[in-house]
Amino acid sequence: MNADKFVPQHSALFEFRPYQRRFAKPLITHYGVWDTREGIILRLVDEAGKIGWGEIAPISWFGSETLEQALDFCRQLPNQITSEMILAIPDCLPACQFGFESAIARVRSWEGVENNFTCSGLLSAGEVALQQWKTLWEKGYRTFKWKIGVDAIAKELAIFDTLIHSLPPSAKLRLDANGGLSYAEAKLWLETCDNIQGELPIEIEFLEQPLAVAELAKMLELSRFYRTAIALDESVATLPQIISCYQQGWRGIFVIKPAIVGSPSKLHQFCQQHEIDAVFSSVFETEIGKQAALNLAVKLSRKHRAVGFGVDHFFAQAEVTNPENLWNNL
Ligand SMILES: O=C(O)CCC(=O)c1ccccc1C(=O)O
Ligand SMILES: [Mg+2]
Repeated sequence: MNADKFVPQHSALFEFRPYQRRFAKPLITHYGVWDTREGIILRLVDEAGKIGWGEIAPISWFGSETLEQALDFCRQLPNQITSEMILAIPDCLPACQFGFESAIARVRSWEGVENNFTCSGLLSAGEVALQQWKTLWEKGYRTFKWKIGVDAIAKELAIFDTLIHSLPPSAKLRLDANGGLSYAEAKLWLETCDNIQGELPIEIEFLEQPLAVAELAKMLELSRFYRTAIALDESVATLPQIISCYQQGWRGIFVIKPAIVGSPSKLHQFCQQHEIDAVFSSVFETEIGKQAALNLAVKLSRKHRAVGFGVDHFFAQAEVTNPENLWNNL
C-alpha cells in the first residue's frame, strides 16, 4: 500500500493579479534602459481560510521566463491548486517556481523577517553615483554597488577614481558589469582594483559578472589571477546554472536572486550540501517577493556579506508594505 496516498495534500484557492511599477530613475545597465517593473501577485487561500501571498517577478534578459510566459502559466491553472502541482512546475519557469512555492509555504504565516541584514545600496551607472552615495550614506548604507560596463571604460575608470577618493574609509564598494566587459577590460578593472587595495582604506569587495555567461572559463581564470574577488550573477541566475558552475569548479561568490532562482526548497537542499559564498540580491520585487527572498536569505546566508536589497530609491512611490493593501490597489 502506498502510504503517500494518506498524506493530505495542501490545496488552495488561487487568484493572481498582474502589476506594474514605474521606476523614478530607470535602471541603466549594459543591457540598456529598464523603466517599469512588471510582475504578478499570487493569492492562495487554504481550506481554513488562511492566505498565502506570493510574487512572480521575472527578468527574461537575465535568463528567467518572460512575463508573458508566467501569465500564460497562471491562466492555464485551475482555481484550486495543490502543492503537488506547484512542485511540478518545470525548470523553464523559475520565477513561477519561486512565487508559487513561497506562497504555499506561507499560507500558514505571513511573518516579516526581522531584518537585521546589512544592506548594499545600488548606485546608478555614470557620474550620478558621485552624488547618489551621499544620500545613501546618510540613510546608513556602508556598502555600495556601482553599475559599470555602460560607458567607455576610460570614462568609467575616471569616475571610479573620483568615487574611491571621495568615499569614507569604512565604505565597501562592489562593481557590477552585467557581463559587459571584454577580457582585456576585465583585466584592466581587476588590476586597477588590486592596486587600490594596498593604497586606499576602502575595500573593493568584488567585481560582479565581468564577462558574458558563455565565458565561464575566462572568469575562472581571472579569479585565480587577481586578488580582487569575482562574483557570478547572470551565470548563476537559476539553480541548474548554480549547480553547473559549481561542478565546473566555481568557488568564488554566487549572487543569488531568489525571485528568479527557482524552487526555494531545492536551493535550500543544494546550499546544505555545499557551502557556497552567497550574496542575496533584489530583482526590484514588491514587499511580498522581498519578504520571501529575505526569508530564504535568513536561512541560507552566512551573514558576512551585505544583501543587495538597497534599491527603494529607484522607485517613485514608497512601497505599499501590507500585502492586502497592495493586492487591493491592483
Ligand atoms: O544586487 C544588488 O545590490 C541590487 C540589485 C541589482 O543590481 C539588480 C537588480 C535587478 C536586475 C539585475 C541586477 C544585477 O545585479 O545585475
Ligand atoms: Mg548583477
